[in-house]
Amino acid sequence: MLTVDGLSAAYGRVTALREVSLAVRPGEIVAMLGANGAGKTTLLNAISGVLPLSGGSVTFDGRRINGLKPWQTARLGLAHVPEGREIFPGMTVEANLRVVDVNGGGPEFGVDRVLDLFPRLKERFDQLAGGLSGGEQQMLAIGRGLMARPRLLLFDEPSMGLSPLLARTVLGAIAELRQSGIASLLVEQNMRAALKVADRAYVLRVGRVTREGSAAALRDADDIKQAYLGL
Ligand SMILES: Nc1ncnc2c1ncn2[C@@H]1O[C@H](COP(=O)(O)OP(=O)(O)OP(=O)(O)O)[C@@H](O)[C@H]1O
Repeated sequence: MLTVDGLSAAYGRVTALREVSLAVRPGEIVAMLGANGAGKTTLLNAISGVLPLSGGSVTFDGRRINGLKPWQTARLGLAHVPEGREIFPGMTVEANLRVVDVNGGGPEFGVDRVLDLFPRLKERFDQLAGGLSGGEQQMLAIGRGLMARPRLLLFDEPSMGLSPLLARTVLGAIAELRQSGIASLLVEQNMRAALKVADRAYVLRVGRVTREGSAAALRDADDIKQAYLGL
């Protein structure tokens, strides 16, 4: 459903991504793994239209989407849950969810379903989003993404800054979404956690894809274990 082909992106004269290619098939969770500064955020921004490409193409359901703006890709069913979470701190949890007025054509995701997925948000429903803990804000950001009825979700480091328990809750919720037929591209520094929920994964190193395979194969690969999993 998503095909990225030879994508390059730059900040001025500094190239951040070099000819990155990847695919996400319907209903799949694909992880893009890489250290700090590898280019993961840049990749998601280039796919969702936040950042222009300097080369290559992005195709979503057979349609070329590079050059479209983020609000246009959202309408096509591509929701981006950014690293900074970008919730509205001065609005309640409820208002943050209800303000979303996009239909990406994916499964219907009303407020009730978001609260079923993240019961913690039910307890905070009338509170200002700015007062939520980091984990709760992450849940809210994901909930907002879901309200746009996406068919593909782009997650930027959803486990970042969370306790191991909350990180498991959030990644577990992402795994649950697969059952609704929603595909995910999951950018993570936390390889161990990401490889538990992903079907397939790629490794990004200094702007290039250096490895790809099934999550199970990457988990068992000696080079990955040594370089990234600390085994
Ligand atoms: N606005 C910017 N201007 C210039 N260079 C940038 C900018 N944003 C990112 N970069 C550079 O592009 C490269 C990729 O950054 P990016 O944020 O995509 O990496 P990342 O893998 O998401 O890392 P992190 O985990 O720290 O978010 C880095 O070398 C970074 O310094």
